[in-house]
Amino acid sequence: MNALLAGQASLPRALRRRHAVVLLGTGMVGGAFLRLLDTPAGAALGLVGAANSRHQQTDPAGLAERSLRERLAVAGAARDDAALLAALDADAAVHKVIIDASASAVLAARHPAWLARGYHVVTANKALAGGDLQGWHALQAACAGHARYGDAATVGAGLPVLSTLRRLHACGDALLSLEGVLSGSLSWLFNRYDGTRPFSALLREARARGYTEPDARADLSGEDVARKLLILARTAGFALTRAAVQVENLVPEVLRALDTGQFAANLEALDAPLAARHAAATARGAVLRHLARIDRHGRAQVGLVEVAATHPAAHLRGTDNLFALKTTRYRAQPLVIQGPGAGPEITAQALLGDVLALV
Ligand SMILES: NC(=O)C1=CN([C@@H]2O[C@H](COP(=O)(O)OP(=O)(O)OC[C@H]3O[C@@H](n4cnc5c(N)ncnc54)[C@H](OP(=O)(O)O)[C@@H]3O)[C@@H](O)[C@H]2O)C=CC1
Ligand SMILES: N[C@@H](CC=O)C(=O)O
Repeated sequence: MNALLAGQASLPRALRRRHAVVLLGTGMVGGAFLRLLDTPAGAALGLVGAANSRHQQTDPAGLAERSLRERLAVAGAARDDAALLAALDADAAVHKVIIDASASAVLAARHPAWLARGYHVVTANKALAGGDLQGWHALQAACAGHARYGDAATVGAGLPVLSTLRRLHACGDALLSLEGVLSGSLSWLFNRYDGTRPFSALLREARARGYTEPDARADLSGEDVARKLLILARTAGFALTRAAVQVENLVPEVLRALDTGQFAANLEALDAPLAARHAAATARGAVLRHLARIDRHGRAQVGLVEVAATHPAAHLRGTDNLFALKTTRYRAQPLVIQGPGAGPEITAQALLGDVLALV
């Protein structure tokens, strides 16, 4: 192996493999990313390490196994970032990339240090950019160096919304308001929920499809949407904090303190309150949609809203997200971005796209 690596290092830059990759998280999104590596688009990437929360693998033969994800679930070396970074260091690829497909705030807090050491970071994990402002500023400082931060998967699961906001911001086109549906799982749930099937049954299906967060309370509490709204607002130049966002929590008190397993076993506690909200909306000729809003003063809200059948959010399908941006130059008519906003495959594709965009 060392001879092989040394051989590659001695090749001219143009002939060297371009991307060496470490994957953190082999769940719904990480698993889909591993499958993408077996496609022609993923073939340019060399996986040199992979980890879940307990185990990791850096041995090339093990990494090549199709059952890598299943094997890591039961076996592997103990988790140790240093060994994963060493595997990246040992590779002669042009770009050394850490992909964070976890929801771990502990891992997210390490992104600035990894960037400062020259590793590119590509992430589906919103915990840093959507966390406290101090973390956001640390990230911006680390991004001023050579290493790049790929965050397309963090909002809209890869829809071109952050890239659009960045272009507008760079052109001096200020955000006046943003309104939309920022959660793929809540979009799917409320697009489907017509009172005939219990909400809890739909929620179980949404988790099985890979739309929800690892703990679906992160979606239902509005916190995952709040993180996305913070990322959008900060990208548009607002120094917004979580405390400034009004967030409606749809998780009944009785479910809030349970551990993840107990929560999953007691989802039926969601049914009666949401059935009542649905019946009240229907009686008024409206539908329920989960909306997020921010105005030019940075006033921000997230929650479940009754909208008329004519509202654009009433026409969404599947996991559609909707972003209606009003800016100084898109003022009369908003700039609208719409499309599927959750799911392992599209999210993994957003990660791959960010890796391949490294030049
Ligand atoms: N699902 C979607 O549609 C989208 C998801 N995302 C984001 O993608 C991320 C992953 O979501 P999803 O795949 O659904 O979640 P899963 O729960 O299915 O997977 C999370 C993975 O992260 C691993 N993990 C946790 N902590 C660590 C750690 N310290 N080191 C290495 N791995 C760790 C878990 O390990 P273990 O298996 O041991 O628990 C698991 O393999 C989340 O941040 C989510 O917000 C973003 C856009 C869309
Ligand atoms: N749980 C999230 C997944 C993507 O970030 C959502 O429902 O939108």
